[in-house]
Amino acid sequence: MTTDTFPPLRNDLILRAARGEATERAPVWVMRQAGRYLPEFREVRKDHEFFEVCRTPALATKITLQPIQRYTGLVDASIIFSDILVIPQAMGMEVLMNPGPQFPDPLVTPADVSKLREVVNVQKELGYVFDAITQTRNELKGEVPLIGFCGAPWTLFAYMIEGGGSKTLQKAKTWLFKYPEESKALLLRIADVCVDFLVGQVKAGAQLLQVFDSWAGELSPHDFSIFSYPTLLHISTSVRRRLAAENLHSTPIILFAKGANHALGFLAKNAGYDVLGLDWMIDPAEARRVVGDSVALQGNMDPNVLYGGKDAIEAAVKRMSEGFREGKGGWIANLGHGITPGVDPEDLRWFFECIHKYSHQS
Ligand SMILES: Cc1c2[nH]c(c1CCC(=O)O)Cc1[nH]c(c(CCC(=O)O)c1C)Cc1[nH]c(c(CCC(=O)O)c1C)Cc1[nH]c(c(C)c1CCC(=O)O)C2
Repeated sequence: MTTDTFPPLRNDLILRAARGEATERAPVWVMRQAGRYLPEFREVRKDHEFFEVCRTPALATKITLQPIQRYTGLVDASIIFSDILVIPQAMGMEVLMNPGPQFPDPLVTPADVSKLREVVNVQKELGYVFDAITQTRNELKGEVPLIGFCGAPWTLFAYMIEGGGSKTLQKAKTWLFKYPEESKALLLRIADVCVDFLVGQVKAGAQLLQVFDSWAGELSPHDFSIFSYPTLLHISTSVRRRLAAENLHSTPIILFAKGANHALGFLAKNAGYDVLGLDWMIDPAEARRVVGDSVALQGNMDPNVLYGGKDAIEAAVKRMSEGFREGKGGWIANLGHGITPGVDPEDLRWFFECIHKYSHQS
């Protein structure tokens, strides 16, 4: 084990829950917790483009810390401010954000893969994320752990081919079904970059990792097992092997495969992740029954409950807490997807307070 030089950690609740311990209360954070619902975030964004913020460690650090400062003592993890689309950029693609992601030159046919960098030097291309992580770890002063992340290969592949968001993923699916071998090869190429990127984030100071497969639910169970699952397994095994080989702490890894609840039992047994993130389409107690006590669970309140007012939030948190506490195993409280821009920050505060109140282990 390496001993690092960062300030000592004062709140390890999320690390214990991720390792499967039933904690005295559930640790809580929310996806996109540093985002547009915060006036202090919008203030920084007035003067800086989205990817400029990602590429400037001082700005990324400042924004990562915003929810930690606003909700001191209520939130149990920070997540580095960045985006899943920095990997396509590192592979040589141009990505704009206006206001959603847009690729001026997406991959149209497999011949376009030759436009990607053959060898991706992650340190060179994404060293700014590593610098932001190191700076954030220092400025957190051990208050809460710092989460690093990447997009899953299938979700990134879909963006690289669609050229942005899409309702049907028709272009990405054309690739899967017309060029399955070329698709698998590209998916594995992306996965290798993910591995380097995640290992680099741990070296830089990330204490937990999350892989976002936001579009997993667009695939049938069969296609998920053919096109996404092998890359997710490749990432978990390779990251763990590399961390062990380099004598680094074995960091818990969270997989958020949105919409792939059909695969929960299989993923719990086989995918090699410590925590499975859940969207809100599955009942907490049912999810716990399906996975047994082999993994911790994270989630899963519908983010739109935050628009329902304090009573609705309290009732949903109480119900969710009872569900997750039915079985054994760790639980990290979160939303079932990212918080959206219209939420009143005081309603998020209330969500955190309700988690503190209702998630106690009896
Ligand atoms: C699919 C995806 C993306 N990015 C991400 C995903 C996976 C999670 C998910 O499914 O939501 C992940 C992401 N994006 C961002 C983070 C930072 C950490 C966090 O607070 O969670 C993380 C973890 C910042 C961001 N990434 C983005 C913003 C808002 C952009 C802005 O400031 O104008 C933030 C705070 C932009 C972004 N980035 C992306 C989209 C589709 C958009 C635009 C639409 C939207 O805002 O939801 C791609």
